[in-house]
Amino acid sequence: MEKLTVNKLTKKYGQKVILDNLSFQLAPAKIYGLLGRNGAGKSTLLNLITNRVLSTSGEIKIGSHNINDDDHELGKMYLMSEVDMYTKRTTIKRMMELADEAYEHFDFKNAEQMLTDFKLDQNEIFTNLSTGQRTAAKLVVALNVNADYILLDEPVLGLDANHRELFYKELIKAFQNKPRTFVLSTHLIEEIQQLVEHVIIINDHQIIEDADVESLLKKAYAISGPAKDVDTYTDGLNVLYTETMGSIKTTYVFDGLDEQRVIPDRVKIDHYDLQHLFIYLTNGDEQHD
Ligand SMILES: Nc1ncnc2c1ncn2[C@@H]1O[C@H](COP(=O)(O)OP(=O)(O)OP(=O)(O)O)[C@@H](O)[C@H]1O
Repeated sequence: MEKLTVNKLTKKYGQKVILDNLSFQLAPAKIYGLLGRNGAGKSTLLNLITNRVLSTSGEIKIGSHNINDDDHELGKMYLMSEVDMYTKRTTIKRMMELADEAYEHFDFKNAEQMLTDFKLDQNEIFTNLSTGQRTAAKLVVALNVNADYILLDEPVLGLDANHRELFYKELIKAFQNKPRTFVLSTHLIEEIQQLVEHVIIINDHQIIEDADVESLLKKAYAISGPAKDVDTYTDGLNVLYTETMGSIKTTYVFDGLDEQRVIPDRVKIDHYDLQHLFIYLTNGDEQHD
């Protein structure tokens, strides 16, 4: 497997800039989270990577090969998207056969087990399924298709809590059995925090974070205590958000804390999670006191 490189990628619809000069890489055998608020351009990006939508400028390569109209390179990627492209006669069985015809070596055995677990019958017609069942059927295809890069756009859309758990377990199993790169574009950040190794966050048409989750969370500190002490301690640090309850202030910092910084007695330091980091990074001025 080779790296996928996105270089200076821009997408405009008419005069409207959707994605502005994005550059990043996807490494082999890694699970990524692609995060962004509604309308940030996540689906557009996944469609661009898989050549379903044409870019305005920039390039996408796997190794040294440009993916543009190169069926061999495009065959290394699979996109499970929100858009359903199946006809009114397509059964789940046929969906799996189509994936096998396009990518070869589809894992029918594991797919059948997953169908049983999701309580789906492979003779059912895809368009007759409920929203959650459609997602489950698409996941059965996506997790058993033979591709190096598996891009999952809204992979838990409509899934109930039990089936989301099942999907997360199946994803880990699929990854362990055959390490490949998965990209999950989802709003359920809390649920994927443990699952994804690296996140790419899009905001205001650009990438604002492209980093391992561990390294991001290392800088996510909630510092609370008497307002004056908290302000003294956090002076000069990158503050994302503050809240005050009575005399207690909590300041959410996204920064390294150097050891020279003396912690006042009544100040408490905790970490906060990826979902909150995402909210504070992408909220603009909406939540600031
Ligand atoms: N074919 C199109 N023509 C014009 N604008 C489009 C088209 N497709 C998408 N857009 C616009 O591009 C922007 C990004 O849409 P996109 O679906 O990529 O966002 P998203 O991050 O996936 O959002 P969500 O989380 O709500 O699914 C939106 O403003 C959308 O209106």
